Amino acid sequence: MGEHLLEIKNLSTSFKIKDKYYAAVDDVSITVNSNEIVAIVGESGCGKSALALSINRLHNSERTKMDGKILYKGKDVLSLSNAQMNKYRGKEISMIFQEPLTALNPLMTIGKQIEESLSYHTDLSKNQRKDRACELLDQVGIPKPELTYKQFPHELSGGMRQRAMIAIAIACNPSLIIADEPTTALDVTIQAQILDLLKSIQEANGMGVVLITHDLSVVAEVADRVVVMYAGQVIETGTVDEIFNRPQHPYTRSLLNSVPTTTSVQNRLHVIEGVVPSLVNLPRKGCRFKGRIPWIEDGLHEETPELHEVFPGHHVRCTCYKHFYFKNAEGEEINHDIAQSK
Ligand SMILES: Nc1ncnc2c1ncn2[C@@H]1O[C@H](COP(=O)(O)OP(=O)(O)OP(=O)(O)O)[C@@H](O)[C@H]1O
Repeated sequence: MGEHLLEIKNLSTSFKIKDKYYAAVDDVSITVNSNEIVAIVGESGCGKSALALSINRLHNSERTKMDGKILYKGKDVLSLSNAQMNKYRGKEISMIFQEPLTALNPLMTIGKQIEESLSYHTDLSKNQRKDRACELLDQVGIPKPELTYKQFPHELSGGMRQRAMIAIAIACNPSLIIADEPTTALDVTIQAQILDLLKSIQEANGMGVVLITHDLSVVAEVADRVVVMYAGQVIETGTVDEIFNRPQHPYTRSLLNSVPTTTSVQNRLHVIEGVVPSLVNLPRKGCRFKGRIPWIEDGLHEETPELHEVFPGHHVRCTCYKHFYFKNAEGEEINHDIAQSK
């Protein structure tokens, strides 16, 4: 198999809290190919953003330690100097953030913000940069590119701002886009439009996309592969079809059962009790999900949970998945799986 566009190998990203380092991303290995959307999913606090920011080395280096490898086109971005890294950001690897109003500069017009990246990474003349900026605004579906070119972020609607941010992200034809909750701040119809736009640009340019989201409907709509994270670790990974039709890990099954469907709304949604532990309190030994499924006996978890290939290309951490069942409020076993009850 050829080289991956992005290959993250045993990455740990640790933050300094009161003079000690705690891993928010713990020994994570994933790959992303060109022309592929890989979704990273999980509840709030499971390490998705910490992972996304690691790829572009956007963490505060004085309070963050990164171990492992982040190979982009075969080159380890962790070994690059800051100057070399600046050449990568925007040119090779771009980011799209959740809230464009905070990610965009409020004092600069949209046109100037697109041109900033073009003047840093290309030799285009002033006029060429303006033409390219308007062309990009047109490409992302902004109806009057020349007008928006001169507007400030606050003059645009949320959806238009997100389109402008996508225009900035793709200005220099990057091979990899990291989109961190790109539609979370938008209302549902606009969300769908932005996802369609992202998917069509990804297909047209053959880019790889890392899509960070907690929203499984977003994943089902656009992703090719899914990486489920829990408490800093990858706990399940596979194609979208595999994860949605044959979820194995109790956490993935619980996440899928938390999504409203016509049948689940009638039968009450399944709720995962508890929360992702805080970074300082994260159990570092054994199955990290154990505390949230206390009805599964201790002995059924692995002491050092590994990722097991359960179907070709479909991996699950810890053997507890073989023994897991849902239970109702009375403690009785129930078959609650949406996937299984289809
Ligand atoms: N700079 C930081 N310093 C210390 N702890 C941090 C830092 N950034 C994140 N954390 C902690 O690391 C853990 C993972 O956070 P992260 O933001 O990656 O989660 P997430 O899955 O992206 O959640 P969300 O969907 O809410 O953004 C959390 O416990 C968080 O509090």
